[in-house]
Amino acid sequence: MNLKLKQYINGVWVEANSGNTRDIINPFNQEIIATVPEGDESDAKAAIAAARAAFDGGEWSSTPATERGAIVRKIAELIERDREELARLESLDTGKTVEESRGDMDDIAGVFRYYAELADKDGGELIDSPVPNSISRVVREPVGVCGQITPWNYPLLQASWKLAPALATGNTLIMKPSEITPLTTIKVFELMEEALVPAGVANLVLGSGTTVGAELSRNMDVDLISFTGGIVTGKKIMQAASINVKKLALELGGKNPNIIFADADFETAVDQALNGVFFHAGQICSAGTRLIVEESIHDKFVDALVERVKKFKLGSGFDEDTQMGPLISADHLAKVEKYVAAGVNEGATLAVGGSRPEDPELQKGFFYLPTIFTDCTTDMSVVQEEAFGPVITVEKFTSEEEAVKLANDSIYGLAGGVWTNDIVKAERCVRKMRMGTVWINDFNLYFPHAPWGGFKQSGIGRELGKLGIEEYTETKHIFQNLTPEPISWF
Ligand SMILES: NC(=O)c1ccc[n+]([C@@H]2O[C@H](COP(=O)([O-])OP(=O)(O)OC[C@H]3O[C@@H](n4cnc5c(N)ncnc54)[C@H](O)[C@@H]3O)[C@@H](O)[C@H]2O)c1
Ligand SMILES: C[N+](C)(C)CC=O
Repeated sequence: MNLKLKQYINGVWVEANSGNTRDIINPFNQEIIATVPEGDESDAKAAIAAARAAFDGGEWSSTPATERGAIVRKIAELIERDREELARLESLDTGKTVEESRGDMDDIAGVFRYYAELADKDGGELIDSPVPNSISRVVREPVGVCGQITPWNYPLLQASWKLAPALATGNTLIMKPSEITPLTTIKVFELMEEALVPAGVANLVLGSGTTVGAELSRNMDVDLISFTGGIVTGKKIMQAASINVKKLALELGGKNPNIIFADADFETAVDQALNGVFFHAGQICSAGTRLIVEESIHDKFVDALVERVKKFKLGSGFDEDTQMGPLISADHLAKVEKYVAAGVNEGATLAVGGSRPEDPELQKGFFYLPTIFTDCTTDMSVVQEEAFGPVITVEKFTSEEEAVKLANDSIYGLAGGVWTNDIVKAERCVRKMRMGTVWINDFNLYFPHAPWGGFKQSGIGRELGKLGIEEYTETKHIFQNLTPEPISWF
């Protein structure tokens, strides 16, 4: 299989201006699965010009919100129709299990449906004006031309959180998916064309971050940049976006604590602690990689984790019994290896894993064994830095205050969890935890209705929920004097 795919600019499927291409690799066996155009600054500029003209033409932003909502709903229906094809494509591209990709596709269709419903629900607000004989109202209008940049771990899911609200509110956009996982995003642009999104409204440019992404971030004709990815890139984008004071939405990394109290249901906490990290081989922004375990159950808890981890089945995402697929790339595998080596050097104890698997069947893929470090302290880089791989660090605590203090000891503030049967204690903890999402007796759950985003250096703004659509609007106050007359001051 070697799909030949294109970019989508101003309603036309095109090659890159330069004629350059990039091979897309299956991380399970390094086979080429697709060849796509490798766009650069000139392709990005063409797409920005198309999006600018489409926005300034006013046709899309003045289309009744109900009609825009109907188009967004149609996209959801088409995703549901092509669910299996999309799920298989996502698994080929990322290595995640097909079962997981099917779940992603359901979530993605749900996001388009959610924003389709919200499209015509904000009719503005009437203010009780303090000025006699006047009308004061607040309306929300689209921001304009939106640059959207996504990562490789949840390629289409992260794209859907940006595409659906931007379209529903009448913006025009240029999407740049990760250069290593563009396949499902390309496919959804085909579906958006089928759903009759007008030419120029939604544009797709493929290519690297330093060319296409940087152009979107600094271009004066882009009004908003919405980025999901790593903290280092996020800071560069923030700097570039200052050139014309673009609206900015940043969904960055996490180093997420998961606090386990001794009174939690033991088996459930073990099971969910594993799920909270090793799903998609730990390549999840909200993975609960920092386990913070009450001292009285620490040893028993670690033993239970290790026993289960040793039985994990690594393999192809297309095999039904596979629990964990490969990492995304050779570069990323090297990064995880470096991170684990740093943990060993800093004095953490390797309880399990810590290397590539020896299974001959896995040698062509970018596999890494599920890994658990114990004897960890917050000053270690393994506890502070995002590995974005299948690695858990375990810290101990003896009091509730200490647990919360450890949990908050991070530059990140994306997500965190608390496991206990004492609901009052749980409430006390989560109110003190400095994170955008906190779970009590759960982990890694998200749905379209609730906002998602980070405190501290995990980001700016929110996706999903009502806040996720507000990101794509400007607020305008309209004041009308019903009995104008001279003021006679001058
Ligand atoms: N907060 C969230 O919801 C969330 C969700 C998914 C992933 N993430 C984070 O994403 C990261 C992993 O993804 P990644 O490795 O693809 O991140 P990354 O920052 O390397 O790349 C993300 C995107 O940015 C582009 N990019 C790179 N350099 C750029 C530049 N100078 N200007 C503009 N764009 C540029 C890339 O091409 C890619 O499309 C992790 O840190 C993870 O936590 C966060
Ligand atoms: C936001 N989420 C959890 C879907 C993917 C994070 O990497």
